[in-house]
Amino acid sequence: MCFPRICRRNEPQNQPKYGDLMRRIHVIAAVIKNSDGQILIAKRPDSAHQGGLWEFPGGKLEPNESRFAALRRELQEELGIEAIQARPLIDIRHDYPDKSIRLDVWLVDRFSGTAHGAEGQPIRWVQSAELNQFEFPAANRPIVTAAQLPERYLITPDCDEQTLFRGLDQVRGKGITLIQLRQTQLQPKAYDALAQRVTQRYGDDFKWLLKGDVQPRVTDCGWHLNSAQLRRLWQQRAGGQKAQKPFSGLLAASCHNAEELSMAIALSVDFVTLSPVQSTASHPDAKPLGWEQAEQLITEVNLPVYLLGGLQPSHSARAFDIGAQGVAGINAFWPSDN
Ligand SMILES: Nc1nc2c([nH]c(=O)n2[C@@H]2O[C@H](COP(=O)(O)OP(=O)(O)OP(=O)(O)O)[C@@H](O)[C@H]2O)c(=O)[nH]1
Ligand SMILES: [Mg+2]
Repeated sequence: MCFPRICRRNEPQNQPKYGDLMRRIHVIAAVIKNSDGQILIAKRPDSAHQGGLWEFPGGKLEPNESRFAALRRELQEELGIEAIQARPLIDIRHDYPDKSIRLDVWLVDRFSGTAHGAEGQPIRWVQSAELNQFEFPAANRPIVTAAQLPERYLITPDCDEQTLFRGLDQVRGKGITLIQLRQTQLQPKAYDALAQRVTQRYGDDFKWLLKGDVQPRVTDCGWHLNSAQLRRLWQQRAGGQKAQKPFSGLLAASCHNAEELSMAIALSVDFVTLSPVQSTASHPDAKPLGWEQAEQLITEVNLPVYLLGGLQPSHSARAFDIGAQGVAGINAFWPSDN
């Protein structure tokens, strides 16, 4: 049997972080993945809080209960399964008008038993892309995104096209599914033409995010904003405080501090990179955040966060422990012999 790592966050964890008047209720919830990659969702009873909506199974932590013990108990009670392997996926804080919750969501990828609605609730196994067709409580938007995103985000190094294709051929089918096409040496026209060729060749293998001053002209690609573009769009947004997403596809932003993270939230981006966590050869003058500050910043945002800067795949476990979606990088994932 595999036990999860102990998380570094200090217990007890029901302490409100934002000075709430209402006590923040600590809820453990599970994104359960089966061997076909499907995810389990359940319908909340009509009479419950947020009744009639779909949810990720789980419930409130009991006094003095560890997070993993609570996860196991809830999955046993609600679905009749035993969680065998789990790790933190995303940790969010949400204020409903009538209650404040901390939704501490874990990814369960090994379990025993056959899940059934042990409390009479309807359950369904769905593909991650289908999650958007179901209605969840308002707090769940970042959870759905986190469930759909992988734990690694590859950023391509500047290189010629032949080298790029050779590297992509090598990482294909090896756990990389999300890629930012970064080619800083190319002018916009040449970059767009390359993006067309790359997506034609690898469209089904990877989800692409493109860089640029304007939203991608290549269909089905996401848009990754650098911090200057993030600021510009934030300044241009109409309607003051109201969140307005400036692009309907997958939208990401590069953030380096609390201010940029708050702009990303205001623009309703889907995920962010936070950098540099450690010193990195690609940005030698940037002062690293360090792990503690990265953790503090992640705790304040309800978004999937990829940590970036001087990291390796082996940093994933530490990234999960501080609430990150995973690790992003150029050198971390690009084949070294390419
Ligand atoms: N389990 C779960 N709760 C969620 C989700 N999203 C969300 O806002 N919540 C809220 O988190 C709280 C969790 O409550 P729960 O009703 O599952 O708690 P529980 O299993 O311990 O049941 P209980 O109400 O009988 O004590 C509710 O206020 C619920 O509205 C979700 O995806 N899963
Ligand atoms: Mg429950």
